[in-house]
Amino acid sequence: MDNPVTKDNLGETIFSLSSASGRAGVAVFRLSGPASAESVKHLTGRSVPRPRYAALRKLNSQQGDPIDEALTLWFPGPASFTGEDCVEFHTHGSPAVINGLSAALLSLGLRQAEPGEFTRRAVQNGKMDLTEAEGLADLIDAQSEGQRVQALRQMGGGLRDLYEDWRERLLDALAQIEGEIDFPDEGDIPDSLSHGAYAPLGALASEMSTALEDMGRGAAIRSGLDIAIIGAPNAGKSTLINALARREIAITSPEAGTTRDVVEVQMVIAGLPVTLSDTAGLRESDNAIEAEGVRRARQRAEEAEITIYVVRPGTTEFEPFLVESMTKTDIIFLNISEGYEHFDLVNAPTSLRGNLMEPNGESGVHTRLEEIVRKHYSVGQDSGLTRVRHGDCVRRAQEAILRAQGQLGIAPELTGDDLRAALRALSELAGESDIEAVFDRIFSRFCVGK
Ligand SMILES: Nc1nc2c(ncn2[C@@H]2O[C@H](COP(=O)(O)OP(=O)(O)OP(=O)(O)O)[C@@H](O)[C@H]2O)c(=O)[nH]1
Ligand SMILES: [K+]
Ligand SMILES: [Mg+2]
Repeated sequence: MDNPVTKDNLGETIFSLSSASGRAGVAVFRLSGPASAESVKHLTGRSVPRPRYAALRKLNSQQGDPIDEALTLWFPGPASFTGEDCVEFHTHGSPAVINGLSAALLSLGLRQAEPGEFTRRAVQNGKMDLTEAEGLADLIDAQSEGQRVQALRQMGGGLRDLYEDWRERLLDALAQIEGEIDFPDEGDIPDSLSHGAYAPLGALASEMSTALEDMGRGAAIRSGLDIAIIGAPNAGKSTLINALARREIAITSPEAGTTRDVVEVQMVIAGLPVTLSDTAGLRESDNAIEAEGVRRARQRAEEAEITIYVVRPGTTEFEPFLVESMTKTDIIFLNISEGYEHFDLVNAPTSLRGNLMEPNGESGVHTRLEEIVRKHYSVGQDSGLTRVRHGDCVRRAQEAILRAQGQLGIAPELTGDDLRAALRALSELAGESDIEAVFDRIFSRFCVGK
């Protein structure tokens, strides 16, 4: 970013086209900053309308050339989205009007907003915390129902409620421990004070563990699930992906080793976007290209949230190691051809059966995928942590709490320092510590105008 907003240039008045660019019925411009009301006066020749009421006003350039007629809204700070004085102009959505108004605002000395700058100001002015701003960014990016619901919850303060509760309890523990520091000579009272903090700190640390363990769910909902199809050559992996996607995205043939590159398709399963990947058949190969394909196949399976192991009795040897590395969200699909109706896997978890040569032979796999997504990746069960950043902060808070717990009654000063470190980590989660680098990274991914 050329011109990142810092506390020093918060005073600048910014503007942006907040609706999508291009020809449209209506275009929405937003202004934020101290010169907002002044800009209305310049453009309309009149003072601002009544706060939060729409008024139809003619807009003219400084040279007096008409630009458009626009619904004009005035949101005086601090009761506005950014906390500053804000204005909205709803103009006609033609490129000529958009360019004309942009030029007029620039000539008044306003600056084009950076991506996410309105929201950044809202956070810096205490209108929302950073996790709520992230929820808002996720909502703008949401493509599926699951993502929308999760984003709305985070935007509504779901994660804030969680860490505020943690913070209160940390402050209670800190108060107990500081009692010990303040009254070191009063017999065994201080001792009982700090020991009283032992169990609450343990409970906090374990809640944080649970939230961290659950984080994969929230992150998967946010970014979509990866599902990998793997198995021996000719097991029917490509046939399966084509059936699930209902189109011919991968080449199938009787030749073992047909698929080499990873072939991906995007789908929505039970309301969640997923990326389904077909991979090379697993076998030892002297061919360098095929061997690379096999390496990529294994890597995909390792990274995937769900792995589907396709086994076709009668074709190639079944790799028992696959089953050993199975997780509870993996699926074994037995692709049963004629003559193998009674085949079953020994020492393997229950598997699904089907015949991919028959119509809807893949339907069992589809149903099972829906069940897994609903059971393990539905919104509402997740901890509220959806980003690596959240995990980092909570992990640091938890480590500091465990250190503090270990020193209770031994070194009260150190305990206090660790609890304060835990509080700082939670403040960072909230975005209160205002670390420019973190802000730059998060807000640069916003769209312009938000
Ligand atoms: N008889 C029979 N043929 C099948 C079945 N499933 C797939 N085939 C056929 O077996 C061949 C191999 O299927 P593919 O889907 O290419 O197998 P693959 O696992 O992708 O194979 P590679 O990419 O080579 O690892 C194709 O000719 C399919 O039409 C089945 O259930 N029964
Ligand atoms: K094949
Ligand atoms: Mg294949």
